[in-house]
Amino acid sequence: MTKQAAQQTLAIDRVAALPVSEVRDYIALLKPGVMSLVVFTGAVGLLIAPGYIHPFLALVAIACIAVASGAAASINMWYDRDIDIHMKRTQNRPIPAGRVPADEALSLGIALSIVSVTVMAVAINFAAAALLALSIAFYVFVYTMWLKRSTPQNIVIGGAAGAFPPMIGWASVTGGIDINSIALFLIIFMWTPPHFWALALFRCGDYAKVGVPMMPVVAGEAATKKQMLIYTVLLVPITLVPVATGLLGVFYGVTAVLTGLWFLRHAIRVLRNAEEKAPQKMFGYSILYLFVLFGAMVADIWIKGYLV
Ligand code: HEM
Ligand SMILES: CC(C)=CCC/C(C)=C/CC/C(C)=C/COP(=O)(O)OP(=O)(O)O
Repeated sequence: MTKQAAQQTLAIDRVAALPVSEVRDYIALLKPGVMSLVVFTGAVGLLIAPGYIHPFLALVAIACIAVASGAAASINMWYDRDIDIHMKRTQNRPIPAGRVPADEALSLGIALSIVSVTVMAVAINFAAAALLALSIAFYVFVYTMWLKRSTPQNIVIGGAAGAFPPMIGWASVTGGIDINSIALFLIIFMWTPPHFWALALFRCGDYAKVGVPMMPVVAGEAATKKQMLIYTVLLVPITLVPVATGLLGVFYGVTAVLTGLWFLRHAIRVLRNAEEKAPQKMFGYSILYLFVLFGAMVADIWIKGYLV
């Protein structure tokens, strides 16, 4: 960090103590948009896992995933306040905009982390609590504090944090891990690079400005687009693993192939520079894709249950 940037960071810490923070600022710290998909994939892991969990405990487990995701996001916002203030997309966040004091975001993140992991351990089981703690630690320490500012592979490795929620939901029911929950993990793991690099392609300038070595900044646009295509090609067969294991059936299989081919089409259009807004469109589709894919998993199980 330059001396000027460091002074600006100190200034945020001081100025932030002045204005009255509103509830919506604290909600923004939890990155509710990202949380919605994290909760959705976690809930799907819980719903399709074999076994029984009392509906109240299911809600408790899902709430713990939501709170942990928000906790990790709040600590991420605290740590990244020095760079967020310089990026257009992030400069209006509660800390850089001076609406929430930085140390409050840190305290909130730590408190929510402890609460979510403890409740998961006491009310659900040890495996789910351990995976929850691991995903918080991965996002905060491995991704945010270590890899994000040091390697263009940051989101490939660090992205594992966001891939844990369905495994956590699954473990809440079964108390363990198996090939199907690993498949759910791998789906999100392979999805993350095309999801994020699509955004990084049109936000490249922002990251370059603050010295974050995102792939398009370091390797260039063409190399990033090739890698996005590779991950998308790998993703489609992985989405079919739950069909191969017999967990899911035809409805999910057909949905996975069709939505996967459409994702591939986006990746090819991005690679070929088919239109200026191709990366924006691929980023938007990536989110819809994951919602539909995981939604189809639950629908498949319901359809099977109805037919039997
Ligand atoms: C290291 C991995 C990831 C990175 C670096 C990343 C990065 C981002 C960024 C920068 C945005 C734009 C947010 C904004 O406009 O301020 C975004 C949006 C989004 N991401 Fe990701 N993401 C990752 C993984 C995930 C995962 C695992 C999920 C959920 C399963 C997810 C769900 C979403 C959703 C739903 C949005 C749109 C909502 C929003 O903009 O707030 N992301 N992501
Ligand atoms: C259960 C649990 C703890 C889940 C949380 C894991 C999770 C949602 C990880 C996703 C990672 C993510 C949204 C990174 C955003 O990148 P960034 O922080 O670099 O983005 P920014 O530039 O917008 O700050």
